[in-house]
Amino acid sequence: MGQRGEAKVSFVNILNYHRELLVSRLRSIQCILDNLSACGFFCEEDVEIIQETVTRTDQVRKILELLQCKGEEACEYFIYIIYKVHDAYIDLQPWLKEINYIPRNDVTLIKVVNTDPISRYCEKLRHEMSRDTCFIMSYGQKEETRLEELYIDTLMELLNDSNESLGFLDRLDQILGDDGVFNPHGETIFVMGDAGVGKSILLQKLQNLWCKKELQTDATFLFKFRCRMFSLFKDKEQVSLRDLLFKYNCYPDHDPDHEVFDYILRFPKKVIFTFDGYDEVQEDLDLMNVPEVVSPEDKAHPLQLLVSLLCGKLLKGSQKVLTARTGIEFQSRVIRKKVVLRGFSLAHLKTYIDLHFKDQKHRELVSVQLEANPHLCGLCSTPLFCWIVFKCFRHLNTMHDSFHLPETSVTLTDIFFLLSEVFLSHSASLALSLLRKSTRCASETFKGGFSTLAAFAKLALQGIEGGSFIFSQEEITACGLTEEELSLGFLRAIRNCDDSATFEFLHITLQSFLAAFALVLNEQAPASSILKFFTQCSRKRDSTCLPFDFCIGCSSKPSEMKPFAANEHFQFTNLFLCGLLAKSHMGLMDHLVSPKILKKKCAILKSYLSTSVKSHLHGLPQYDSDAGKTVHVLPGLLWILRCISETESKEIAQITAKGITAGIIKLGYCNIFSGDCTALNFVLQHRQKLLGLDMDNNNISDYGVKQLRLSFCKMTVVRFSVNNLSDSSIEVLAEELCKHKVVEVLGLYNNHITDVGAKLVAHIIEECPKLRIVKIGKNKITTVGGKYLASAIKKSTSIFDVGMWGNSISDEGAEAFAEALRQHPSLTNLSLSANGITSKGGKCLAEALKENSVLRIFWLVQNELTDDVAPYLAELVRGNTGLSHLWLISNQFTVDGLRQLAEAVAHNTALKEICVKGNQLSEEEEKQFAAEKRLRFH
Ligand SMILES: Nc1ncnc2c1ncn2[C@@H]1O[C@H](COP(=O)(O)OP(=O)(O)OP(=O)(O)O)[C@@H](O)[C@H]1O
Repeated sequence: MGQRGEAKVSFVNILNYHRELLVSRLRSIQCILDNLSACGFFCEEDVEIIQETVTRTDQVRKILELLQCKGEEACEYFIYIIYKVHDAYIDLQPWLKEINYIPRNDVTLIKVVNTDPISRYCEKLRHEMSRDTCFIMSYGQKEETRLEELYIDTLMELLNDSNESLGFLDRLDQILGDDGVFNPHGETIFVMGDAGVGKSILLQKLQNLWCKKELQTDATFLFKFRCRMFSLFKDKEQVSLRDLLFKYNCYPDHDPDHEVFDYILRFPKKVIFTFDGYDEVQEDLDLMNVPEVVSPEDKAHPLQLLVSLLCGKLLKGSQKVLTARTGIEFQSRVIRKKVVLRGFSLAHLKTYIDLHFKDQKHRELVSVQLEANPHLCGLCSTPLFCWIVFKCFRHLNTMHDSFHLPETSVTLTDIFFLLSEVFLSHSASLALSLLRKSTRCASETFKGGFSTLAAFAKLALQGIEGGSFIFSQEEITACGLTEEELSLGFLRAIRNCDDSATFEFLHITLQSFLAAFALVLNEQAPASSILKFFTQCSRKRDSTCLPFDFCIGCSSKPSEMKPFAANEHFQFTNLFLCGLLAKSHMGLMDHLVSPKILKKKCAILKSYLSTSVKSHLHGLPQYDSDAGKTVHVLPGLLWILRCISETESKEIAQITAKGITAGIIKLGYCNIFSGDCTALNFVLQHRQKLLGLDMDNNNISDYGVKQLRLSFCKMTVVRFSVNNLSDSSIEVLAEELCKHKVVEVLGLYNNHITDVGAKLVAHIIEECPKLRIVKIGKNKITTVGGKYLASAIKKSTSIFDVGMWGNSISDEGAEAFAEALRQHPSLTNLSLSANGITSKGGKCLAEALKENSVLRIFWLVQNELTDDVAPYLAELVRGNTGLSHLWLISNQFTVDGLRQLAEAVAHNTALKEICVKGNQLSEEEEKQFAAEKRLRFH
């Protein structure tokens, strides 16, 4: 057909032949009529005749009849309209394929205008969303930044069902793709991350890409929602799905037959939903037992609609991207894949500096200052904090020639102090005095802006207490805030669908900071009321950790409140309270609060924290592990550690360090980021005894390791597996561990260590006489690194367990390990699995092992061993008395090779099993071997 067709095709005949199909599938009749009449194929009368016909099918019949009378050209143009307005005639696209339609040149010269409601709605949605998503929020409402000027992809890690890493995404649009899908039946892509790590911005970018048609998807519609709006409805309020979609996005124009909604119902796969901030839903949806809505026509409470959409009961097949703070659980059976945002890497930080500072002088200054301060770098790995620091730097550097980023231990409170200082200095009265570049005096700024600060603090506290994060103009005025103060930057306006003005704090962490400020500033309430949110947190967490109710002056009636599903805003308020009452801020706070009251509040806080930490440590679960008595730290304690560090109180740090009675603390899967390592280091520095630290599966990154530098002198166990570490971390470890030589266990599995890092680990093995266990699997170590490690292991007389799984040391590396194994005195467990070892390397290993009676467990899983190596392994098996387990799963042995091994096993009673599953055997052959009970297949 079409221009390449040989014989002349009759379009009249085609329409005639496929008449019934067209009658049943053609919709969007108006668009057909508009185009046929615009091009003169139909006259006004034709259109009237068709419009007078009542049913859609009759209308189509009429159109086809008329077209056939008008002849070939009209029929061809009709098909061309269906071809051009693809979305509106989606049902007929397979038919076009079936008839092999390719438009001829002549017809393509005739214009087709898309007047279809679906396409028009799609355009409208794209247009409105593009307007809403092209700027990043900024302080000072006049100062906005374009998303594309400042957005960079951050670290996006894929997790499996059990929260184990599946690697990182390279680009944002992969988020909708198949990478990392562990549940193909689930439809919700769950994006997690800490406060300020960039979840909302990620969705904003996704929406913006969709608007610009730059997202790899064929979705016709994208609807965006903020989860917290679902909680704003009254209990009895009910809406329809149609209203929910259109009211909170935009309504279709000229759609008398509701074709848009009809299309959404018929093609849910063409719809993407983004739901931001599931943690902000003020109800526990799992517990709420929300009745599911199954019919799209039913009205229901918006929360019911939300749950039904997420679970696929409504619009099954639509794609959903849901974000939430880390730690928030969501029904795993509906999750398709999980992505956790890990913030900025060092490379991201460099790019972000370049984007942020146009001026080369500033770029260099910031880079140098950050490099000198790993803790600040750690905080800046959270994009929100990074943005605040950079904004403040730019502002204060312009105002005051000599402004530098804080040099020593900068805390989160310091960052929010800076931000508040910048906001307050925007105030007209203050700005006047600061117009001339002058020496910076933060206390003057705070004193000058005291009433403004107090009013914002009051508003923030009211919000935190009442579980409300959106403020009306009336509430703002009631706190004494003026129009001018509103534009300082603390608050930003939210566009409501009814165009009423409401506001929210720039970020909820800022609200927490200001709420903490209010607690400190309030001289009327009993001093003990500063602890009210600590009590909230412990109530939520665990009733056994509640020995402190007695000291709370005024109860905030938690049962009447509806806290967010997460209570992080309370935790942040507590954290900032500790920061504001820290010694380093006393000088400033003394200008704002009566020193007597301040002193009293400090004493109450310290007393609370020391009692709290004791009680927490006392209640922690302890168990005996291979490495000694281990205590498993709970997330609640992590927040206390953060608070202690923020108070900078050595006294409480000492109490904490002393209170850890176990030899090892386990902080696995606690979502620890680099900034937390400062808190840990602060406490651990006060510990006298040795201690093991198991922090596997967190996100401490290189900055975190640098922060822990002073604590390595007492660390017997260093477990930092799955923590995004590069060689620069290993440099710090090598320096410190080799200096103090107390380390016994080194876990570095699944990081980004290359041969450079492997050489440093080899150095640690050589230098640390107590080192027994080294796990360095799943890194980027090649033959070169493998040789360094093997040579170090050869010299060590303490090493006992080495895990090298998932590197690529290949045969040459295996040969080096063979040399190390020959007569090794201590190594009992070695994994060289998944290292690209062929039979050549296998032979060397088998030969060397003949001279070793110490190695008990040997892993050679997922290599490329063939039957060639079988005789050597068989000989080894016959003669070796030490080996108890040999793992040969997923190699390339056939029946012949395995038979030799099976016969050898029969001669060795010490060898408990050889596991050979996943080699080249048929099921039948596997069964036969298994029956003989010589080899294991599971
Ligand atoms: N990928 C990014 N590129 C550039 N800037 C970013 C990025 N991600 C976050 N930011 C900066 O950090 C700020 C906070 O990010 P965002 O609001 O998306 O965090 P969040 O994870 O949604 O936080 P919360 O859980 O508290 O809502 C943004 O306004 C922006 O200034």
